[in-house]
Formats: sequence, structure tokens, C-alpha cells
Amino acid sequence: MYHLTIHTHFAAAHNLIHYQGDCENLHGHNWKVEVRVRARELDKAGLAIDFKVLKRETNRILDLLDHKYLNEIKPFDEISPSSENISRFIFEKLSEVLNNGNVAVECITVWESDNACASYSAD
Ligand SMILES: Nc1nc2c(c(=O)[nH]1)N=C([C@H](O)[C@H](O)COP(=O)(O)OP(=O)(O)OP(=O)(O)O)CN2
Ligand SMILES: [Zn+2]
Repeated sequence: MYHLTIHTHFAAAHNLIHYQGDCENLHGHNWKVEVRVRARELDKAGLAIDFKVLKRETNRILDLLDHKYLNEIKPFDEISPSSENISRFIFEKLSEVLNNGNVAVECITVWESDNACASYSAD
């Protein structure tokens, strides 16, 4: 099995809901996003999936979040825009466009700061 990883980022504002503390107030982060995919086979060029495609499709999803107030965007108008929920959102959106008989999104990790992250994977 091959494993590929890319890093990208987005900036946004949010406030946690059903949370007591500073983070229930409006604030922002520069989230770092790690995308990990797996593939069984390589194409003739020796690629599992072109990093360019991986970055392009990830950034299309992050464009939905970038420079937005997350609490106003579905599904974060109903569920708290925590790093956990953001990682799942990206995982599900990216899986819809990338997963095929060969390639599958394995894990999305979202870093809220240099020392705190949350990940979502299928199992
Ligand atoms: N499990 C989670 N815990 C917290 C999340 C989260 O998404 N998942 N998010 C927050 C807030 O978004 C908050 O902005 C982060 O708070 P904190 O960790 O306190 O960040 P600081 O940069 O202020 O960290 P310091 O170590 O206090 O400098 C909170 N928890
Ligand atoms: Zn926050």
C-alpha cells in the first residue's frame, strides 16, 4: 500500500458552541490541514495520485471555509466548528471526489495551533 501526504492551510473565525470558556467567544485560527491518502497501485508515471490533484481538490474544499465565519456555514451552523468536526467535514467532502477503486482518503488532521490538532479517519 502507498501512502501520500500533503499539507495545506486556511484561515477562519469561529466560536465553539455548547462550550464554557474563552473559546465560546469569536476568535480565529490559521488552521493547518494534513491530508493522507492511500493507494494500492501506481499509474504509468509511477504516481498513486498527482500531488497537484490532491492539493487542488483539497483547496477547493478549503475555499468553502477560508476567510469565513465558520458558524455561519453548513454544517457548522448546527454543529460546533471544533477541529474534530472540521476534520470530519474535510474527510467526507474529499472522499466524495477522490475515492475510487484505487485511491482512498485515509486521514485528515487539522492543526488549530502548533501544539493542538484533531484527526478523522474512516476507522
Ligand atoms: N478537543 C478540542 N478542544 C478544543 C478545541 C477543539 O477544536 N477541539 N478548540 C478550542 C478553541 O478553538 C480554542 O481556540 C483553542 O484553545 P486553546 O487550546 O486554549 O488555544 P490557545 O492558543 O489559547 O492555547 P494556550 O495553550 O492556552 O496558549 C479549545 N479546545
Ligand atoms: Zn478556536
